[in-house]
Amino acid sequence: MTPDLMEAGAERVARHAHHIDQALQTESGGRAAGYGRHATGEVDVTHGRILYLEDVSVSFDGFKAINKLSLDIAPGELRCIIGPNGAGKTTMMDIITGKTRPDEGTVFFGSTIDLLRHKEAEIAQLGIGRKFQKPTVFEHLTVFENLELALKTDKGVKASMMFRLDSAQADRLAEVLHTIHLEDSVLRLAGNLSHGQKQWLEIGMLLMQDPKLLLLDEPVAGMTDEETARTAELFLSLKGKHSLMVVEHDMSFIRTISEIVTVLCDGAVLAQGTLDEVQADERVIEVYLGR
Ligand SMILES: Nc1ncnc2c1ncn2[C@@H]1O[C@H](COP(=O)(O)OP(=O)(O)OP(=O)(O)O)[C@@H](O)[C@H]1O
Repeated sequence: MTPDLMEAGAERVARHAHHIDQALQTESGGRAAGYGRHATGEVDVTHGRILYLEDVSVSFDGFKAINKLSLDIAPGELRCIIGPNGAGKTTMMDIITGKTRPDEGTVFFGSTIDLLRHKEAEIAQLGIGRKFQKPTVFEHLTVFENLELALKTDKGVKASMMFRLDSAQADRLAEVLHTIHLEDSVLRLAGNLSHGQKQWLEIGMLLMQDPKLLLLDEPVAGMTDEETARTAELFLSLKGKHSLMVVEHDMSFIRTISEIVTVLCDGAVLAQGTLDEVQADERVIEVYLGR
C-alpha cells in the first residue's frame, strides 16, 4: 500500500472516529477486549511445545464435555482438529482462551505460562488469538479502519481522533493487508466484502496483534471453493510464523493444509496422525467419517 493510501485511510479513520467509538462500545459484544493488545514477551518453547494440555476435564451439569483431554502443539505447527458434533472442540478452545475454567487438568502456553492462572483478556494479551466461526468485523468501517481498530485500546472519541499509526504500525498494516489479499479493498466498507473476505479481514485483525497462537473455528464454513482455496494458501503462509489450531469439518480443506490431524470424540483424543492415518482408523470411521 502506498503512503497516500495509508494517509487517506488514516484521515477516514479520524472522520469516523465516532463510529469507531460506537463500535467499541456497542457492536463488539465485548470483542474489543481482545483488540488493542499486543503480545508481550516471549513464550518459552524450549521444550518444543507452544501449547500443552494434560488431563483436562470439565463437566456441565454432570455431563463431561471434556474428559481427561491431553494434547500438545509444536511452535509454528498448523494442527487440524476434527470430530463429530458435541466432541468438545469449542469447549477445548474456550478452555485455552480462558472463557471456560476446567474442573481439573493442566493448560500451559509454552513451558512457563499457566493459562489457568490468567483471565480471558490476559490470555489474548499473552498472544493467543481466537477467531469464531461467524465473521464479526465492523461492517460500516473500511478494511483499513477495521485493521487499525485492532491496534487500538479502548479509548474514547477524542483519543481515537488523535490516533495516528506510527511507521512500524503502518508497515504492519501493509504487511497484513498483503497477507490477507485485501490490498485492493483497503477503502471498501467491510459490509460490502464477500463472506470470505470478511473472514480474511477478521483474521487480519488478529494478525495485527502478531499472535503466537491462533485458534480458528470452522474458518471455511460458508466459503466458495475459490475462497476456501485462498484460505488454505493463507493458512499455509501463516504456518511457521504463528502456531495454528484449526477446527474444521471440510475434509478437502483439511487435506490441503494438514500435517497432524487430531480427532476429538467425547471430550478426549480418539486418534491422531496424518489425515490418511486417521481416515483409515476404524474408530474414527465409526464415530465420525462413516456418518
Ligand atoms: N455451557 C455449556 N453448558 C452445558 N453444556 C455445554 C456447554 N458447552 C458445551 N456443552 C456441551 O458439551 C458438549 C461439547 O460441546 P462443544 O460445543 O464443545 O462441541 P463441538 O465439538 O465444538 O461441537 P460442534 O462441532 O457441533 O461445534 C456438547 O454436548 C455440548 O452440548
